[in-house]
Amino acid sequence: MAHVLGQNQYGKAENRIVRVRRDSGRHEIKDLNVSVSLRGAFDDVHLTGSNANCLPTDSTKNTVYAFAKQYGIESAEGFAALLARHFVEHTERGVVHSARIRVEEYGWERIRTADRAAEAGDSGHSFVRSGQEVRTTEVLYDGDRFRVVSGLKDLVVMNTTDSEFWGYLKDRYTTLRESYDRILATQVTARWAFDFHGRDGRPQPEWNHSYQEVRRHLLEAFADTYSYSLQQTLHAMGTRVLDHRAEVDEVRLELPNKHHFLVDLAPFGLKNENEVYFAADRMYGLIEGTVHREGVTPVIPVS
Ligand SMILES: O=c1[nH]c(=O)c2[nH]c(=O)[nH]c2[nH]1
Repeated sequence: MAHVLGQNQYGKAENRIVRVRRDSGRHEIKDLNVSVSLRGAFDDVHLTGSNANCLPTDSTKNTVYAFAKQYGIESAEGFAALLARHFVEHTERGVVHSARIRVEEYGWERIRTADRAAEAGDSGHSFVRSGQEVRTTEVLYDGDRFRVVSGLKDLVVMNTTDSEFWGYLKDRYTTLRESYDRILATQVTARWAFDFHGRDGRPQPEWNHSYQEVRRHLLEAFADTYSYSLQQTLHAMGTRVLDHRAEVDEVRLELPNKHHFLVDLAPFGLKNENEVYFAADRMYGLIEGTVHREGVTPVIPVS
């Protein structure tokens, strides 16, 4: 029986790149992990051993670094779009039909020191990695349209009250006690899709501002929602983003329920009044869902 070559893509993954802007004494840095995937006329490469249509992954890596020098990195999304367009439009004989660029971005803040506060307020060239979270984006360009899905991961949040969970289905295996005041903690993975295709003449969104605002709305919704389940909180977070950010069409959230179990202190003659918890790192409930505008077909893949 014949076998068929199915979907395939290739490119250099995880190009780690730090770009320093030294225009003034106040340096700016971007710290990225860029992965390139090319899709196109690569059947012969797989089937016959001919590499005539194969742009080496090494060249794709070099392009990432050269573009960082030539064009700078204003935003993860803008940089990814530039690369995607280049591979599709400028690879010889049009062998690349579409390009997918994934970027992870790691944040840095300036270090403030007492010495430097006297001069400029903070340091022009000393940085500390900020937070734990990672900014993400994925740009897909097919020669006609862009599809941009941005996001974040590893954003860890906790509410120490305003969370209940009760009234659920109970079967013969249910042992969970109903809770009227519990800790709600999660490690947010969020992705959001933009209403931007690059072909109706609209300028690209202000990616960095958009990111900061989406992040803010996710956090504010988490904090402001009196929660009866993590599912309800998920919906509130997605809705809050869509309500405030017109450029976003769809939000997908993956929220592990980082369980905090009250420790039984009775054996020690102590009463635990919601003060001492065991923070379990696994197993965890995993709550996932998409919130999107009516009439919009969701594009963020469910993994
Ligand atoms: O917010 C929650 N949603 C659930 O579906 C669930 N299931 C569970 O055991 N605890 C919780 N908490």
